[in-house]
Formats: sequence, structure tokens, C-alpha cells
Amino acid sequence: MQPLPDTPIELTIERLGQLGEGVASWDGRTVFIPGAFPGDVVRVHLEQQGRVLRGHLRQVLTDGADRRPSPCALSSDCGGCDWLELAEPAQRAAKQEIVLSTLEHLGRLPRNTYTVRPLLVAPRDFGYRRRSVLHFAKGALGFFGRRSHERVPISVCGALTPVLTALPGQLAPLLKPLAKDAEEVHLLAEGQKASFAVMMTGPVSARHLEAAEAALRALRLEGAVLVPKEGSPRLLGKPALRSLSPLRPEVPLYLRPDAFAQAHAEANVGLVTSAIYELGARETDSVLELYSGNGNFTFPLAATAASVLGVESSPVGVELAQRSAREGGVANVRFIQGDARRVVQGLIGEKRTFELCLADPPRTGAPGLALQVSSLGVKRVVYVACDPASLARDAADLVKAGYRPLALQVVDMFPQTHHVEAVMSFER
Ligand SMILES: C[S@@+](CC[C@H](N)C(=O)[O-])C[C@H]1O[C@@H](n2cnc3c(N)ncnc32)[C@H](O)[C@@H]1O
Repeated sequence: MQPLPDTPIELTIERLGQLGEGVASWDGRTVFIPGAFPGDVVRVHLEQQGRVLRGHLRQVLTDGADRRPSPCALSSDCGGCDWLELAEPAQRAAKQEIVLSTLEHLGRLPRNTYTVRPLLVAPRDFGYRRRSVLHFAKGALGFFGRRSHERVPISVCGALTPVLTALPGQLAPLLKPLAKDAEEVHLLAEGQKASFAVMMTGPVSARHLEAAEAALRALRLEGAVLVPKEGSPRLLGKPALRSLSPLRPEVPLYLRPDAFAQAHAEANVGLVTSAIYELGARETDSVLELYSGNGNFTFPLAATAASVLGVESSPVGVELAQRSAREGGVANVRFIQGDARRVVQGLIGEKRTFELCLADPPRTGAPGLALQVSSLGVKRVVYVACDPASLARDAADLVKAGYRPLALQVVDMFPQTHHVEAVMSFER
């Protein structure tokens, strides 16, 4: 193996990697170059980082066919959106390809063994994010930097929905009294309404509450939640925002800034529609829904099935879902709060059975899911994934457990970034 050169070298980008970086070859090795796109000829400084060979971009010598000037003035520093310099049609094609090739390489699932649906394009490429996590950075609020873990102060962000766009800059000075005791600030919007949560590093004090209360009043926000490191969250105003269940507008859906919510409201409707379609529940089917959150999939699902049992670890998520069920008069859903794997083990112990399972795990995926659903007698599984690698690993396990892949739907939930959502169905 050649020693790494001390001075920058020239490389041509061949494709995009799973984490959105440009990929090139040097001395028979794969180099990952954040900020570079296919066809770019770039000057990079090589660095070995563990087992990965990384190229730090020094200069783009020739633009690839799909490179464009960034539409965001902050993009040279801010790391919030890593694909701003890639034209949208190329972003979309790359997302579909990233999921397909990850399934092929990590999951050993050739793309001709299941139906590949056309990518579901997001209705809005900018101003779409209704949920965002920020950190304090030198008295301001900001995102992680482009090529570092330094925080970059942001006052206005064009990726956020209009009601949130200017909130980082407005909120930061008002929240200054609690900044040094805060880990993260979460923003949430629904239509014209907004609320925020502050994740504290310790207990919540009177000074923290006063600052949050003053920010609510000054900015006319609906509410706030201060979440201490231990113990119960402190609620101010009405932080839970009322939305409508996708495909089932007669049932309210509640979102809270200290709980998970899908980032792109319109793309979420497509995501839910796809998952319900792929699951194909009949009115006699009982459905196990793992990682059910606030009930985003639960209520549309319950309209097509005999019953849905939702499992979710977040007490806030379960509380919101139960509120929706109560207010929407939905009687055929039930929620269990707890760790999905442990709860399912309990259901297996009770010899429970389900026809169908929908799982929407966090980035880490759902290890152990395949054997568990098999023990529960599940015939069809729909797996909703925000991490292609976790999907590939869990899909391979499902195949080993006797399930065959049916269809894949990739959803562009996060335009201007490499992040992607996928819905994949399996049957046995
Ligand atoms: C990707 S979100 C999906 C939530 C919901 N399905 C939705 O569409 O809004 C994943 C959810 O899994 C929950 N979660 C994370 N780890 C869990 C675990 N070990 N057991 C159960 N739920 C978990 C999170 O709180 C979060 O609500």
C-alpha cells in the first residue's frame, strides 16, 4: 500500500456514497469526499480515518454535470443540508440508487427480486421542515458545521417551514438565561403554530422557566417544554400542536416538540399512504405496529384492519397517540409503552399472533425483528426505514427467516440532503 501523499491530489468523482459523500478511487482504494458530486474533478487532501480513507475537499477544478451554485447563502459553513450544490433531479436519482445498492451490497438482495416503485418526490424542496434540532453556539442557535462538529450560528433557515424560518434568530437572545444549561433546542410547527422544547443538561430551575415563558409571550408561540435530565418535563402553554391524521382527517394527530414527528408534513402523507398500501390489511387482520410514535401510521391503519397494537418507548409519544384515539373515537387501537424488543418478547410468551406487522424503527433499525415476527405468525411485514444500512441488515434477516421481499418505495422526505426514507414489504 502506497503511503498517503502529503500534498493535495486530483481525483474524479465516480458516484455518491451511502452517507452522501462523493466517491473516487486512489491506488485501488475507495476515497470518500464530502461536498463532492459525480463528474466533479476535485483537489483533495487524503486522510486515513480509522479504516476509511477520506478526502478533504480543497478545490473543485471542474464541475460535474449536476453541480449547481448553492441556493442557500449559509451553505459554505452550515452542515444542515449537504446536497445543496446538487440539482434536484440528480438528488432524487441518487437517493433511489443509494437504497437499491445498499440492499444489494449489505443485504444481498438483488434489485430484480422485488418490485421497485418510482421514487416518491417531495412536494416542496425548500421551506418544508416542520421539526428541527438546534444547539447553542456562542449565544446564538445553530446547526453543526459543514465539515466539522463546530456549531454554526443560524438566524434564518430556508429549509424550515415559513413559521419557523426566522425563529432561531428570534429565540436565541430570549433563551440566553438557560443557554449554558441546555443541550438542544427542538422547534416544531404545524401550519401557522409553533412550539419549542429545550433539552436540559440537569434540573429545570425557576430562571429557566421564566426565560421560556418570556420567549413564548414575546414570539406568540403556542407553548414550550423544558425537559430535565431526569424526571418529568415542565410544560408551558400548549406545546402539543394539533394536526390531522394522514388519510383520516376526522382523527386528530398531536405533535409535541420533545417527541418524534416526521420532518416533512406533505411527504409524510405519501409515506403513510405507501406503507398502508403495501401492508394491504383486510378488515379481519390484527396488526402489530412497532415504533408507533404519536400514532402517525396507527389511525389510517386502524381504518383498514380489525385492530392495531402500537408499541412505543416514548411515554410522550404514547400519551399523544392515546389522546388522538380518545378524541377521534378510535376504539380498535391500543398502545403499549416500552422497548419494542422486550414488549414483543412478552407477546410471544403470551402466545399472541398477528397477521401483519408495520415497523418504523429509529436509525439503528430493529435487530432481532425477523425472528420475533416469525414467532408471532406474521404473514406480511412492512418496514419503514430512515437508514438504508439498517434496512439492508434487517431485510437480510427477514429473508433468512423465510420472508421474501415484495416491493420497495423510496420517499424523498429530506430534499437538499442525502437522507432518505424507504418503505419495504415482505411476505411469507
Ligand atoms: C422513526 S420514529 C417513528 C415514529 C412514528 N412511526 C412516526 O411515523 O412518527 C421511531 C420511533 O421509535 C421510538 N423508539 C426508539 N427506540 C425504541 C425502542 N427501543 N422501542 C420502542 N420504540 C422506540 C422513538 O421514540 C420514535 O417514536
